[in-house]
Amino acid sequence: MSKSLESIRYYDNKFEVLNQLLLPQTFVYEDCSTSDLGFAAIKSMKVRGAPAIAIAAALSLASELKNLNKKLNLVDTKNYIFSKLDYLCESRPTAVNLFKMTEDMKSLMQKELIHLENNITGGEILKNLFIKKAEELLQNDISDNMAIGHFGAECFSKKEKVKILTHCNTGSLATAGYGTALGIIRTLHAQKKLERTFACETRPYNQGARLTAFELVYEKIPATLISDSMASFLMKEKGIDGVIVGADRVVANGDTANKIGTYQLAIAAHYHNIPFYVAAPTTSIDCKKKSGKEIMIEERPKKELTHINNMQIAADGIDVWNPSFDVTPAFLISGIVTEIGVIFKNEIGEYDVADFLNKKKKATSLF
Ligand SMILES: CSC[C@@H](O)[C@@H](O)C(=O)COP(=O)(O)O
Repeated sequence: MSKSLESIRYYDNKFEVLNQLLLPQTFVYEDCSTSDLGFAAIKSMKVRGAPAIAIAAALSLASELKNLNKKLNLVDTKNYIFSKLDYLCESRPTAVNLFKMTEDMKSLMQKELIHLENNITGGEILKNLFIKKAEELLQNDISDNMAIGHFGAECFSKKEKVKILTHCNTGSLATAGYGTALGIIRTLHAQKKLERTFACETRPYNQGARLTAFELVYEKIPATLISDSMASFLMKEKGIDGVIVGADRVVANGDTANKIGTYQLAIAAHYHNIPFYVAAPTTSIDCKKKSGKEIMIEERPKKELTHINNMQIAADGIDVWNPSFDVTPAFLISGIVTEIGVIFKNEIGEYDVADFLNKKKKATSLF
């Protein structure tokens, strides 16, 4: 298998992101070694995709801490890390991974604070702990994605060859590597079960045409690009076996926020009786929210819709609505593929995501 693309590169004292705004024409890594650079890269979508956003935020702060030329005491270190994390959380609101990473880091720091109270090097220890945990996120995300690939491919075990439709970009570029929905497609291809994948261009930001198409060509995976408006006709004409998408936030009842356009694909899949899977690491699950109604949907600048590559394509003066995500109701979802297994509906036809996670928690010592 060829080495997959890297959206994130982390060295000893340096952190870089691949500027995805310039893809596919230009392949350039840019320095992201401070929380200010991390914030800007996430907000402008140089780095994007729910898992990659959280990892980029954590590693930009880790690099900043590594390069800090002053030693802070314990409380000042904790305050520094907390305020930078809060700041990074202001960058984009919908993907829960960033908020969960922040919460996990804060609770870890808070716990350590008690043990380190009387330690004169406590500040350094706390700082190094944050750096270590941020570095672990990279490795964990790759192994989670490979497990998602395995469980997702199993959903198609009864089929000899499959044609899969996907949306947005959920591959190496949206994660630490391998990808979620695209990871399943990658696994199916490795198992020689993939006949072809179809990728929606994903207007208005074109993650499908610019990024997924780029990854699929790079990996030599048989693939065809379609415009979003072709999806229903494709389902009718081409015998699609499954739709697999990623997630920015899966809530307790299974409702799922993902890239705008996902909801209409789920409706069309339901109409054509095609299984519709969401691939999401548990870092994208938010059981604090009961239903999709509680999810905040990011609205992006008008210009993403009216312009392509700085060239105006819409009439001057037109009003624009540009929500970046939509919410697919759980009843349209056939299964939520995580790194610890696939979540299906219970006996009464509803999702209970929290119950699934609790049972897994009890059955394993994974988390
Ligand atoms: C593994 S990435 C999952 C989702 O984050 C992805 O499907 C998506 O919606 C990305 O949106 P983006 O606006 O490009 O960050």
